[in-house]
Amino acid sequence: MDRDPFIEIDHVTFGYDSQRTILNDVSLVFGRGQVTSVLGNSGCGKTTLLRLIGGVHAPSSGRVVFDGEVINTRDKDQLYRLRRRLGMLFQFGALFTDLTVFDNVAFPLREMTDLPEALIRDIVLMKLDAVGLRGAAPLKISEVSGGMARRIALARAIALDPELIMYDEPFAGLDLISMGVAAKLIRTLTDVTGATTLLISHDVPECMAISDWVVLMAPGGRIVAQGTPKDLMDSTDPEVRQFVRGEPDGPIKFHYPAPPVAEDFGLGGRA
Ligand SMILES: Nc1ncnc2c1ncn2[C@@H]1O[C@H](COP(=O)(O)OP(=O)(O)OP(=O)(O)O)[C@@H](O)[C@H]1O
Repeated sequence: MDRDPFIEIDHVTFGYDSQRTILNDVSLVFGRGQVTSVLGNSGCGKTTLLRLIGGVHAPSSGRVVFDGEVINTRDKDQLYRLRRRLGMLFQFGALFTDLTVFDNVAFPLREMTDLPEALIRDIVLMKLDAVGLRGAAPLKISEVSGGMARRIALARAIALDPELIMYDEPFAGLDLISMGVAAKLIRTLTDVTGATTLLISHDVPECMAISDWVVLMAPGGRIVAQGTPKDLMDSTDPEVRQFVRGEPDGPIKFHYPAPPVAEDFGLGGRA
């Protein structure tokens, strides 16, 4: 598959402290205008990867390249410029509960632009329409459901027409129908806006359904496999099969490494 790089992770190593490396020599490409999902068990470093792309942290070695520009976290002007091109939707994307749906979506436009209010109104209604919630504009956030809140956060994330949209667990806590709606919406918005979309999630079927490219990550940022959803679904590698099919037994262990049970419960000397 043709993949024109929009984001490049080039031999990136990173740890929050010197004791523990979270990402170890990771190299990945996120294709322009594509939906790429990064799947992997809890704690393997997916959110950390998004933070590096957002310029929140700097890698200890390697480069993060944003549309051809190496991100330098010490260059505040560059970060400001690049972040304006980025829409980020965090897990349970925090909305202002005392504001209306309309004002939540208008917030980034009012903060970041000098657009006249009449134009802001049109943009907000257009974005709300894109997520199917134009009619909910006057409601307070406290009056909407969890699934609706997620779509409102999405409308807010696309308010400034970002070229890159990053979603951190967009399906967490949604029922199956809302999950399907959210997944389809992510795909549609990517196609309509041409934005590059990066998604991290545990929900394998949703990611498989809407992604152009899927990356399977393991602790340390080890890339177990990557490819089209079909490549991964057809894989005969036991680790990939276990993950994409949700099989309980396989190379990925259920238990976090621990001392033997007998040792932890003080049963060692009784035999
Ligand atoms: N700010 C931080 N300071 C120190 N350690 C952190 C920090 N944020 C995350 N970590 C650690 O880094 C590791 C990777 O975390 P990260 O959130 O990137 O994983 P993840 O794959 O996104 O997990 P999940 O799917 O559970 O969200 C974890 O062991 C976590 O405890």
